[in-house]
Amino acid sequence: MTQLSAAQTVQNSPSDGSRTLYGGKGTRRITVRDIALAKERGEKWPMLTAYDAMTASVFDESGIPVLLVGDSAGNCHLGYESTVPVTLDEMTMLSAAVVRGTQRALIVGDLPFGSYQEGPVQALRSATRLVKEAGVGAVKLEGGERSHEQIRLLVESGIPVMAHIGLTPQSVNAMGYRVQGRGEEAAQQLLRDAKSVQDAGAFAVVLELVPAELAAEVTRVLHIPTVGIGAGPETDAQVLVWTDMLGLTSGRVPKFVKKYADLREVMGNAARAYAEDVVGGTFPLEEHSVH
Ligand SMILES: Nc1nc(=O)c2c([nH]1)NC[C@@H]1CN(c3ccc(C(=O)N[C@@H](CCC(=O)O)C(=O)O)cc3)CN21
Ligand SMILES: CC(C)C(=O)C(=O)O
Ligand SMILES: [Mg+2]
Repeated sequence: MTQLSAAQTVQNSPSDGSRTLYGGKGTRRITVRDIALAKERGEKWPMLTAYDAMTASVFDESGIPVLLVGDSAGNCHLGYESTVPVTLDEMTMLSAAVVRGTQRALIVGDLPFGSYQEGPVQALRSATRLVKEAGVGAVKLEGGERSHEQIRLLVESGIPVMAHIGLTPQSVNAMGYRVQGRGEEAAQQLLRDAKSVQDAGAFAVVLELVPAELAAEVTRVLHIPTVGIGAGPETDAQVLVWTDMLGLTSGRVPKFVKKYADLREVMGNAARAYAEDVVGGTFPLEEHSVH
């Protein structure tokens, strides 16, 4: 399928036992250690969301090294207005499906609103469900300094944590969907949040909807990888919501999205063609029939 260049083939077997995240060989699950080593090599990597086994298998076979079972499933997959109503039961069910559909990608399960805000013990109880019942390799939660103790207990307990700062959509009722970190004071707060999650032991941090210059500075200052969404080109990794980048999301998509296909058009055309065949009697034909 994919033709690897000589340089990539060499990169595939670095002497430290790590491997190229994208374009690497083998089906061993990517680990958080592989991700730490990618930053040392200066390798950028892609992340996508996934909410079901079928979609996840397509991205896994395409070599996407990290898949996020995002609570964006709320608005993208389950028909809610936002991520706020999503429950831990729902995230556990969707995460288990994504794990079943994949062999190589590291699966990160999003902790939904209300499943970790009470404190570290609640966070550990919730994260443990995603690890034991769904089989995720890591969890993600929102918040910088305010989530420091939660991250610390999870990491001490052996659960890798991806942090998420900047725009934190679970707080939409308090902050709206606005750019974060604009102005000196807000920029300093974002830097404090970034250092706080790193100190707590997070293996990576999502920077959502922050000015590109600030995201670049955070990326230089931290030793853990930054994963940008609407955060410019200089973060170590990028993440997009899969239904946005493939043109399936109905209605408005954020301006930081690049649309790589128009599946809404493709699927709509196919559904209409099928309907016309049925109504017009041109499906099924003899070749689709049994006798
Ligand atoms: N479909 C989808 N895509 C996402 O990227 C996404 C979700 N859903 N749900 C969870 C969060 C919420 N996110 C959002 C939601 C709205 C904006 C938004 O309206 N942004 C404005 C910019 C606002 C400003 O300039 O302050 C935009 O036009 O992009 C951005 C990110 C990102 N995540
Ligand atoms: C946008 C990403 C980072 C996310 O948290 C989600 O998809 O839920
Ligand atoms: Mg999320």
